[in-house]
Amino acid sequence: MGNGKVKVAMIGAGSWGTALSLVLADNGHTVYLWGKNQQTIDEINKVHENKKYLPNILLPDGIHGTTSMEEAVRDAAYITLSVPTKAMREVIKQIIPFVKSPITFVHVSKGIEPESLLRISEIMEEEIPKELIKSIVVLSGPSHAEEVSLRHPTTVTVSSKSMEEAQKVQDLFINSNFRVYTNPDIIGVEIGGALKNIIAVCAGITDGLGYGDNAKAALITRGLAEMARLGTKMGANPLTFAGLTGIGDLIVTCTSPHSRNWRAGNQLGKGRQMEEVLNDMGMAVEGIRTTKAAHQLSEKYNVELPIASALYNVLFNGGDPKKAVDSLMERGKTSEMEDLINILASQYIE
Ligand SMILES: NC(=O)C1=CN([C@@H]2O[C@H](COP(=O)(O)OP(=O)(O)OC[C@H]3O[C@@H](n4cnc5c(N)ncnc54)[C@H](O)[C@@H]3O)[C@@H](O)[C@H]2O)C=CC1
Ligand SMILES: O=C(CO)COP(=O)(O)O
Repeated sequence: MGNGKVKVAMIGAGSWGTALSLVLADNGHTVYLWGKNQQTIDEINKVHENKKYLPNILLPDGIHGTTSMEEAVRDAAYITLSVPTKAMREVIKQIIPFVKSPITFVHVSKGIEPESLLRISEIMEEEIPKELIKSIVVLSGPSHAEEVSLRHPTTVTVSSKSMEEAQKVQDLFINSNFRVYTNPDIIGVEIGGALKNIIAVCAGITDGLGYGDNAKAALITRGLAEMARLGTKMGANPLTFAGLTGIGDLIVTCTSPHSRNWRAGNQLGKGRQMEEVLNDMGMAVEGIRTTKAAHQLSEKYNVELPIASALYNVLFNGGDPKKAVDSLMERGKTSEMEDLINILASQYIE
């Protein structure tokens, strides 16, 4: 291919995999976009559109849809995973037979697995044989696929245990519409991206209840404290939560009707049942499973997560959304400054 242009396998032809393929193709790379749905792949190849997941966006010629994992992965310089967290293990198992030498795997998904309580890069380390991993890089940040595909200004962050590989992935994706930063704190980057979805569901609920801006600002601010409280216990740098993958992604997800997490919450706040809402959505709503994981993590690390706990009660114990908000407002008094100082200090205690 030459000129630094490479073949990239994008595994997952949903909205995010398709939008990121567009970014890579704009940068001159050749993208093999793998999906399991033949109709979606045919549409990508014949009319250059992903009608189900990213309608009305003309996809560049550099994107080739395929349902063949072998074709996608063969001779690729990078393998990027863009499937929901719950599909990660199953999809990696389909990739491995076609990987012949060590390669850098990138993931762009946002979740924590319930029960194992693993971050996505940890799931990848479990599922991919060590000898096939050159490195694992995560790309995360405030980036709705709908706006990325319109080439609107967007900023994201890449992180990895190998900053050299993170910088190569930065170079792969960066362009004048899509600015990519690096951050060495992979724990914080992955945890921020996963936990913000919980708060976004809650923001949708308060909007659905008609509570407006004060409630949303409260959720964003105290949600961030909650994310950082748990994240630092899990080994994250508290400063990461002040960056794109923390407050940045929290803002974009809590305030935008593009967000599937916000939209799902909004319907719950309007009184609809979860099953029905998720069926209608037909797209990944990562915050639901991540709420279960957060509930388990709060017990494991003995960390108080009032907002996530209130949502857990609504989602999994049939709790009433309005009563959940009341219960948060009626909690015992606490000091904001003490909480923030404890978060900053927690990485130095233990
Ligand atoms: N949509 C967005 O704007 C952004 C999404 N993300 C993250 O990217 C990840 C993927 O999300 P989206 O693309 O938005 O989801 P989506 O719901 O639009 O698409 C999911 C894709 O994964 C495929 N898939 C699901 N289960 C599968 C399985 N078992 N085997 C093979 N393929 C399977 C679906 O067929 C679909 O193509 C999520 O973790 C999400 O949080 C991150 C940033 C932005
Ligand atoms: O992560 C996202 C934006 O950064 C997309 O959020 P949703 O999954 O809620 O649509």
